[in-house]
Amino acid sequence: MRPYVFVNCAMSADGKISTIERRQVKISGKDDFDRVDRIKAGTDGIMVGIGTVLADNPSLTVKSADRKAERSASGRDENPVRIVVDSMARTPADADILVKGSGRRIIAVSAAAPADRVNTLRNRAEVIVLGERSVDLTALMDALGERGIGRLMVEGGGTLIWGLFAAGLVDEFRTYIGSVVIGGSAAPTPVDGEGFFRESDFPRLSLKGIERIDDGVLLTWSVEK
Ligand SMILES: NC(=O)c1ccc[n+]([C@@H]2O[C@H](COP(=O)([O-])OP(=O)(O)OC[C@H]3O[C@@H](n4cnc5c(N)ncnc54)[C@H](O)[C@@H]3O)[C@@H](O)[C@H]2O)c1
Ligand SMILES: Nc1nc(=O)c(N)c(NC[C@H](O)[C@H](O)[C@H](O)COP(=O)(O)O)[nH]1
Repeated sequence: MRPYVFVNCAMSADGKISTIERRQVKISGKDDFDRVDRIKAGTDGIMVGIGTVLADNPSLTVKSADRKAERSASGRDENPVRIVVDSMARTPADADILVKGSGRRIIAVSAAAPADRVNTLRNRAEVIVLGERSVDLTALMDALGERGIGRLMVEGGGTLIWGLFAAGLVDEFRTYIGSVVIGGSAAPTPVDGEGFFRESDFPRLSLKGIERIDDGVLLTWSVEK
């Protein structure tokens, strides 16, 4: 069975998730980062695209000692399984996601990924090859389900989130809107990629929650199937 997939991302008041140079910016405040840590601690897996690894070098670890202890006490790893979608196996061998914290890592690559880079990554993570030139996200979800991942959090970026929406794989979409303006017509947004052309293809959402956090607002949408 495929995991329940929820996307969580933070955008500026003008709908950007980073600067035009793809430089990471703090959009969330302290309470929102704590919320992110709480939901991360409650998931089986957490996924990002290679663009996010190269831009932000996230570790995707659970930060709170209490939450890590709680996970360990229930027989789980301190961190959810960390997953990178990386068609050409560009994840650096010293990326924080590979070297920081304990727990499993999965790197999903395509058949076009150079063998030497794939072999290097195999020393640090489970590498799954799916798709010809880009990763087949539907097959990846099936593979994650087979590995026992029931709840999957996706942190971005916009290209990966687009791919997931385009494949009809998103169940829930959570956007935190922070009190900052970033601007730039080419700055990344929560959903980038090619975009949908026909209105009939737009994923339809249903608003499930509105919450004020820090000086911004969290919107929780479910995706109608
Ligand atoms: N504010 C936030 O919440 C937040 C969260 C994460 C990332 N970001 C920002 O997002 C930016 C990075 O986003 P991005 O769009 O460049 O990269 P991304 O993280 O979305 O990764 C995209 C990559 O995923 C891989 N991929 C493989 N198969 C795919 C498929 N079928 N569909 C889609 N992608 C596939 C490709 O190699 C592609 O280049 C950075 O600037 C980062 O700071 C912001
Ligand atoms: N929720 C959220 N608010 C933000 O303001 C912001 N810039 C991100 N960005 C996501 C980023 O790509 C990383 O996922 C996190 O920063 C976690 O990374 P760490 O585990 O702390 O290394 N996410």
